[in-house]
Amino acid sequence: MNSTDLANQHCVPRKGSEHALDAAQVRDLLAGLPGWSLASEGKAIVKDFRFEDFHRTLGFINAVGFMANRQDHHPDLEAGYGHCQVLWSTHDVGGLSLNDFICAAKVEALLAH
Ligand SMILES: C[C@H](O)[C@H](O)[C@H]1CNC2=NC(N)=NC(=O)C2=N1
Repeated sequence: MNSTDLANQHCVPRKGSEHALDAAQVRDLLAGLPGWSLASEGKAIVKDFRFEDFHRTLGFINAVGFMANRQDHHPDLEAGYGHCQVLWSTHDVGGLSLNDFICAAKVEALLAH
């Protein structure tokens, strides 16, 4: 599934390890999301986004937060003056679910020109 198809999906509640993606599914989904990589022993995906200044960084954080609340799926964020690291993992699954990839693609869509 490419990034646009992913971004057009909506998160649904996924609870329980039966919703965890296997390694091959993760590899295929990651291939469509440039700059994203595995973290936390394969239980999360992460990307660090760079911005010119704090205002732009904060604008990005607010946009990601708004989207995350709409999807009821929430990232770990770590930010500084000109960057924000976004990490997705599904706590209710104990690893990666499709929700993490949908939200990663939605973050990319936020930044598309
Ligand atoms: C009830 C609600 O849907 C759940 O608690 C959601 C909220 N946001 C979430 N966000 C993330 N990243 N993982 C979850 O398992 C999760 N669960």
